[in-house]
Amino acid sequence: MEKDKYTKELEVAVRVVHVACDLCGRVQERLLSANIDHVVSKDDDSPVTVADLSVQATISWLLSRIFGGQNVSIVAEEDTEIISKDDSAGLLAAVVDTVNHSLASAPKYGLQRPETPLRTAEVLEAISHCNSTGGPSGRHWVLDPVDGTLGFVRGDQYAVALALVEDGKVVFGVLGCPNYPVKTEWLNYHHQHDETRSNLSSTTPDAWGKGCVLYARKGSGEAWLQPLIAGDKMLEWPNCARLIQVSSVDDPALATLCEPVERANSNHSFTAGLAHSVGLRKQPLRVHSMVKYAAIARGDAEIFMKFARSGYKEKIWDHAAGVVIVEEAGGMVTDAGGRRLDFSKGMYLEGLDRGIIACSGLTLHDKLISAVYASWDSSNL
Ligand SMILES: Nc1ncnc2c1ncn2[C@@H]1O[C@H](COP(=O)(O)OS(=O)(=O)O)[C@@H](OP(=O)(O)O)[C@H]1O
Ligand SMILES: [Mg+2]
Repeated sequence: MEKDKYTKELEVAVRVVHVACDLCGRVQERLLSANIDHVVSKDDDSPVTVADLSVQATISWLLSRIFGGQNVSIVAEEDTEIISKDDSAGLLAAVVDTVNHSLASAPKYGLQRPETPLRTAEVLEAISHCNSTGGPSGRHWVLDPVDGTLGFVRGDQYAVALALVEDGKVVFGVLGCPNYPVKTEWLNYHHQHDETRSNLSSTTPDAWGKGCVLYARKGSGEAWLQPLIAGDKMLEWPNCARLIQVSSVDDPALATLCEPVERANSNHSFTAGLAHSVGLRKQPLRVHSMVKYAAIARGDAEIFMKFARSGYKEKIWDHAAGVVIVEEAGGMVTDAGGRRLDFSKGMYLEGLDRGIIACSGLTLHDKLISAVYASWDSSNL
């Protein structure tokens, strides 16, 4: 790969993810402190908030402004259906307000703000511009505006995930993790309390640090972490970025497994069986969102497994950014058959074999793949 390819795209992606993290932090604080709802259920019963829609509109608008709307194809999680309903006027107004507030702060992140605030129709257009379905050719931005919305509304972990896919391959990924501190004490805290942290407002910001943005370019062999910026500071590129690497632990007895919080999203008893059979002894760490990929890339955990119920189709925006960051930090991510994930088939990870296994290294990965083969037939999955 040419060394300078995607340099501008990556820098812009990191900057817009910083904008989005700031937006999410403000909305989450409001949500927790004032108990403002504006959390609605989509048809599949998953929650959507002002933050999901506002981040999608903001990132879509910024990318279109910078690269030209006709050049920007975006595959993203949200659409305008939920805010086009008659009883959603309050939600829509809150989204327009949040987007404009956020875009007004774009210069702090080295980006241009609009000359005048966006009108409602422009915000709706920015959201629905993200209606691409991706595919095997061309350049597609892949966005999960708030991944782990459940974690977000619980005051817990969530991520803003943006990746660029070209001709079916992820060429870089950016993961904003606003509640995942730059230092790793958070994991110890989590173990001590054994339960997901339930209310951010009950902890001081100092105790948690400020969150971070991770990014990696495919083939570079490097994955980077930047702190979020605090207060009135400007985002100076590359903002004290430091290299991160996966853990060197390959003894299963010392390894930590990360998995989804909700058993509806991943079969906990199956993954517990796999973990036990390869010799894992530590309590699994249950974390919302792609912060699980961040934990592997940073060396805070060694294994991430997700085995969704049969029939559930994984979406590319839930994995694209995390996979490239883990791989460039030295780890590996495959399906349960040991094959790399395929981002070339549209919005779903078509052909995914049973589940996803991300590891810090080959030894643990081989053991888990063998364990899947040994136990699948009796798993009832
Ligand atoms: N039934 C089912 N099975 C598997 N996966 C599902 C399912 N339903 C939803 N999703 C997708 O999972 C995303 C959340 O994954 P998490 O790992 O964060 O789950 S958890 O909250 O920790 O349980 C979640 O992402 P967000 O919608 O962005 O939060 C969904 O894309
Ligand atoms: Mg998601």
